[in-house]
Amino acid sequence: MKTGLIGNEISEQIFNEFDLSCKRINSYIKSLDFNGIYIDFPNENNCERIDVPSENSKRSNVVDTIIFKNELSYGFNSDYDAFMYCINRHAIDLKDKKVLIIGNNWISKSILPALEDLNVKEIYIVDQNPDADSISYTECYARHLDSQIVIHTGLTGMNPDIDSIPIDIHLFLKCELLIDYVYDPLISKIAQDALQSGIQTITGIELKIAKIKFATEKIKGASIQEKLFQSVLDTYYINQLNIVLIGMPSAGKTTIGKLLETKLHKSFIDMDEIIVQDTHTSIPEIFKRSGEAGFRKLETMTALKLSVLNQKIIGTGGGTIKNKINIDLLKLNGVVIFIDRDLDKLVTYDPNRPLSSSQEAVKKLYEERFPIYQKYADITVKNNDKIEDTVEKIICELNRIVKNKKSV
Ligand SMILES: Nc1ncnc2c1ncn2[C@@H]1O[C@H](COP(=O)(O)OP(=O)(O)OP(=O)(O)O)[C@@H](O)[C@H]1O
Ligand SMILES: O=C(O)C1=C[C@@H](O)[C@@H](O)[C@H](O)C1
Ligand SMILES: [Mg+2]
Repeated sequence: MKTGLIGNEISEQIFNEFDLSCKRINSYIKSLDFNGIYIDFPNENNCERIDVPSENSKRSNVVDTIIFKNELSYGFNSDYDAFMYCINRHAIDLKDKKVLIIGNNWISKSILPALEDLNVKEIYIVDQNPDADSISYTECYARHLDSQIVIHTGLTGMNPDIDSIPIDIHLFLKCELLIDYVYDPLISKIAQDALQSGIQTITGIELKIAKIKFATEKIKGASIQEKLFQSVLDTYYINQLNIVLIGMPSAGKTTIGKLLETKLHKSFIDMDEIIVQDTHTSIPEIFKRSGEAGFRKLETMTALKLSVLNQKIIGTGGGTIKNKINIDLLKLNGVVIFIDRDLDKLVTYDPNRPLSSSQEAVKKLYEERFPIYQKYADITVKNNDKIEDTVEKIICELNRIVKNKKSV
């Protein structure tokens, strides 16, 4: 066979329209010399294609991991295992809880048996297109705002549709736990909202890595211990994470950002520089032509553009914190560090820093902004001594944040 198809019947029909006959690849795959396949986005109801489905994949009718032995295919559901694993490693008790699942798809189907096994009290699935198994958003808002556990399984909120999450978690006043399957961005909008409200949150990247752990175990026939799992999770998280530097004009963001580049193996981007590049206009000129309001719009568009990147150190403008949306965007993939330099050390006049026009102007800005910088900071570091010491403090704090992540 020269051409095979992994996909659905619609693709097959369309390929056939173009006179490219595609054989389903299943039988071909069975004849190849490899142990197994992991399917990231499996079809629902795909068990019947497998010779020997596991009990849990039969219960959900979803297979995402297939191994081949003696001409037979064996199917497993690693979403079930990953869900159970994450619930256990956070020592969460779901017994007698009311659960709301957002999205009727292969993930909801896979975790339903797990929720049954954990003896939850009630389960409702809410979906934009409700069917016999799911309810509408109207019904959800009318009757189920008292759900204690919310599980967001939808593909909504994934990059690039970062703002498309269909519910507001703040309305669920009894919510104790959010389980969010979004893994790109690292902390989705719904996860950010939940964390800000003090709701315990399991994020998608942990569930995703757990799923791959179980698939790998099946395919390799070996066991991956908790220690290795935690180290893969930490390494992935720290590698992908952006470091977002906030602070007053001349606090040291650019200098520190550049020093961090080699230490963290991430490249530095300066938001102001991106604005200048994109508009071919200097910042004082933008202020002159469009005022501060015009500049702030460009700044938010730049925050949106940078929010979906990974592995960057982002130096913000001194006033990026003036619009909360900018910080919400930058926190999707980033940890926010406040570079706190004392007022008497800041530059008080610089024609390239339009808001640093005099000692009084800088003092006024400092007093207005200091509490806002503090409020948005995940980490605050003083930058009054040697700048290299500030860099070391940042690295220590980042390590601490990653170590504590298990309790997110
Ligand atoms: N700890 C420090 N010790 C000595 N000089 C410092 C220290 N921190 C910053 N500086 C100096 O302060 C000046 C401003 O730093 P930098 O340009 O990095 O600030 P910034 O926060 O990026 O400013 P802006 O918001 O205007 O872009 C630079 O000359 C830098 O060398
Ligand atoms: O503090 C501010 O509001 C500003 C700081 C600079 O980085 C530039 O973003 C711009 O000059 C505005
Ligand atoms: Mg700078």
